[in-house]
Amino acid sequence: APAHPLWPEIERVTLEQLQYARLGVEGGVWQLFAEDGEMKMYKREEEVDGLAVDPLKAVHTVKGVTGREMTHYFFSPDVRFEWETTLEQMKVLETIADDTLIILQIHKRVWPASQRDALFWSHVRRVPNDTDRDAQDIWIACNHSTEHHEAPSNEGKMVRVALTVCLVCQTSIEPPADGRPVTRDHLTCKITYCSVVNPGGWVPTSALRAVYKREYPKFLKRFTQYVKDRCDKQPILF
Ligand SMILES: CC(C)(C)c1cc(CCc2ccccn2)cc(-c2ccc(S(=O)(=O)CCO)cc2)c1
Repeated sequence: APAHPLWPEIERVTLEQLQYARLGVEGGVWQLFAEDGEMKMYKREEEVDGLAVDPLKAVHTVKGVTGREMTHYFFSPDVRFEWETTLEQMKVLETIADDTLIILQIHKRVWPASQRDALFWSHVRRVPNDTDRDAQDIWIACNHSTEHHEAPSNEGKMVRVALTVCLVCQTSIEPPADGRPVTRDHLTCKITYCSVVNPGGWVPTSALRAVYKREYPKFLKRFTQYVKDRCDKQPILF
């Protein structure tokens, strides 16, 4: 593993997020707040210092792509502006490895909140499937807030959100009966997207919850459709 001071934290948080995502939405603590076809979005209403920091968990099933492809496009900074509509600026501050970056994102201002930025490490990895031998490996992309000397402290201009986000994908292949080659029609990708975002400065709780309700379903639908379109007619990346 690369010798970088953040590496132990990256390893720990990524594996913790994998377990958290795999817990599913049992236990009755998760409230279903949005549904669209295969996509189901759940939240828990929690406040930290009077700020709504509602953990979010979304599950979705997408045909025709693999978990490697889904997490690759989520991780890749080069394509982020193509699906992340709330972005104004983005800078890769450090490339720790080809699967690990430190990114500064400045988001568009969303009324009535003040403008926000996010500084986080971003990591993507394949996790061998230790339970089910003939299943595909699991892929996880994880974003977690961090510090960095190159990130401006904003001197009160901008509010910094604190986030932990993961996208966990499990691919399954329905092999064609007659031994013909596997095509995208035989692929199904089961996605779990988890996010906990502390909005930083104060935002009216009702306004923030309205933003969650509006933005998150839009984001996941747009992102997964983007990946399907990108992968269509391309060779499959397992
Ligand atoms: C709404 C709230 C949850 C507080 C929120 C506010 C803002 C700051 C900008 C913003 C957006 C929308 C509304 C208000 N402010 C950003 C984010 C956010 C950032 C990053 C990611 S990601 O999954 O890492 C994909 C890469 O961008 C997801 C969500 C969330």
